[in-house]
Amino acid sequence: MNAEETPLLVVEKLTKHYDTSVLEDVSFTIRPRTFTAVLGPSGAGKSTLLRCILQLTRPDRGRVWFRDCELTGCGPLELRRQRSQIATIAQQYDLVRRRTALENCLGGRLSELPLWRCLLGSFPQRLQTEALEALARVQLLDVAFQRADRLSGGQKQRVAIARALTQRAQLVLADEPVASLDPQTARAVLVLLRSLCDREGLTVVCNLHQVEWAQQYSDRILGLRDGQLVLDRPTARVTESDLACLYGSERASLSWQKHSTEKHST
Ligand SMILES: Nc1ncnc2c1ncn2[C@@H]1O[C@H](COP(=O)(O)OP(=O)(O)OP(=O)(O)O)[C@@H](O)[C@H]1O
Repeated sequence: MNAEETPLLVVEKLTKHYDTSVLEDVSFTIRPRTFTAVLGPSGAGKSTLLRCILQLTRPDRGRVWFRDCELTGCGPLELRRQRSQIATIAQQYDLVRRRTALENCLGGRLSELPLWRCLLGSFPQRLQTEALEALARVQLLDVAFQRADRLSGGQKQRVAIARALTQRAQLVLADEPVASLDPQTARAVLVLLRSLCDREGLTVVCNLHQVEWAQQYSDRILGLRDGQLVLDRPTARVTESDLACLYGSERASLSWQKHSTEKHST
């Protein structure tokens, strides 16, 4: 088995209950350099899944491995070290609003700096250069010194992607990263994530509500319904009846049909 075939992430029988069952025996593996879309109706457990992978929410049962480390068995220090290789992108722009785009990117490397540098916001020149390069890669060099709260939604999400690059993350967990964006900007963000996956070897797991975009940009689709994994298939092999089963209606499949010839278009 070569390195490409070794899973980057393994999720085994992940289970989480609140008042009711939110995740039930969810198992899958994620290979490097792939873009996986997680689909499912509202409340299906998609966000909980990402939080359980990161151990921000502790699952009741099941195990998660990132590379060769079992995250579910990690203490706080090791978990922090492993999380430094995993970037997150949230729907509601999880940037520090009063910090510049550049400082937000540098935030992705705080874990490797001594406390005094973190407190003073004093970053070594080499890190600043890396962060500026990351901003250039997402075409945001011109706003590097602008505060995050003065950026548009699309720019904020591209800063979050630049932060992932600065962080040198291997895995990006994105929770509906385009839900707050207009369709054109949303596409631009997904195109960017897709291209980073293809060109820079990032691995992306992305919760989405738009099935047609999942088809266009992902290699593989996981479908959650009522906390259960009811679909796990290469995107090209997902059928209308899979989607009707996932959503319990024909609505998603109509949209799927309409976009079936546009895969990966920019
Ligand atoms: N901290 C919590 N305490 C209690 N219930 C919770 C908690 N977090 C999530 N839930 C419940 O778990 C279920 C799944 O929520 P989750 O946010 O994971 O779904 P989702 O698929 O991401 O939904 P959406 O697409 O609307 O964002 C929901 O019924 C939600 O109310």
